[in-house]
Amino acid sequence: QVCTQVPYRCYSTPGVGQVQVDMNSETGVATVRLNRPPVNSLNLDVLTELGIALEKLDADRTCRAMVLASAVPGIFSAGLDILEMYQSTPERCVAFWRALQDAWLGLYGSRLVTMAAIEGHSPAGGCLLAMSCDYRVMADGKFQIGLNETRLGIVAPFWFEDVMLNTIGHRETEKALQLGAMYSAQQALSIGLVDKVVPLAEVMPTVQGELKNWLQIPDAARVITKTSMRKQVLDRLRSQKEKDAQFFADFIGRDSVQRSLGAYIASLQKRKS
Ligand SMILES: CCCCCCCC/C=C/C=C/CC(=O)SCCNC(=O)CCNC(=O)[C@H](O)C(C)(C)COP(=O)(O)OP(=O)(O)OC[C@H]1O[C@@H](n2cnc3c(N)ncnc32)[C@H](O)[C@@H]1OP(=O)(O)O
Repeated sequence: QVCTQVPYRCYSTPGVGQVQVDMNSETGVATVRLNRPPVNSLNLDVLTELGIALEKLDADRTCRAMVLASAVPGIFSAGLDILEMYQSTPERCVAFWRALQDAWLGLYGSRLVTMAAIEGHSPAGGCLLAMSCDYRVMADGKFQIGLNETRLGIVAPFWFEDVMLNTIGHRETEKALQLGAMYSAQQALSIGLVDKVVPLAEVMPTVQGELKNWLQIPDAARVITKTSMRKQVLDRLRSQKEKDAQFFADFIGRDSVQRSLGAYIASLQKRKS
């Protein structure tokens, strides 16, 4: 049970918020759990909530680290909500994309130590969130992670690509993005997409153990180093946010892209029958 006793502080109402934040003020570690069953797909509301939660944690001087996780068993996040991109309006698409940009800028640019506890599938936008953390621990077994956009007939935006480049290097990114590759945890470990693979029950304890190492480093020195490593990629988006949002809305509105998304949604539904 979360948030029931001191020193925990909740930023969201348990069982209500789609982004649940439990702040342990004794350790300075916040746990942020995505909570949008069935698959934590990221719609406008969730992305807005996530962006606000990240902003609040960054401003909270008692907070030194954040664990990004899921409240939904078997899923980290299924990525962007495809229904936000299918038969939507240009205005909604722009608002949706701005919320994604802001949440990502908050996460990738966070001063906190950020760790992803990947206890389930993590395609596309889910993989972006995980890659944007400082460290990733993934559950072994049937779960998959990767940027699969091309399989939907869409293209990973330049900043998704930049984050992947910074994580696994040019050659692996080129293959991963063209093929829309999805990796098992062991495959992801072998290319450096995740840092550690452990049995499901050990993901959280492993994250907590790793956090101890990171929190031994003085914050100021670590933050200056992190900022220096990530600034170029962050600035590339910051300098063209509106152009990027407009480009997304135009691209997603194309007939050919809408046909591909429609076919992909149908294939997801067909898998179940
Ligand atoms: C030239 C440069 C141009 C650049 C311009 C920009 C281009 C645009 C960029 C867009 C970038 C997008 C990034 C994304 O994140 S796209 C989303 C990609 N996500 C996926 O492909 C995941 C699809 N889902 C799955 O593979 C599975 O659902 C899985 C996550 C493995 C979980 O499987 P399972 O547990 O078996 O659950 P179900 O498949 O039964 O799903 C349950 C219901 O949820 C619906 N669902 C699943 N994923 C999504 C999603 N991402 N969005 C919305 N809805 C989703 C699924 O259809 C089921 O619905 P229902 O119960 O009604 O049938």
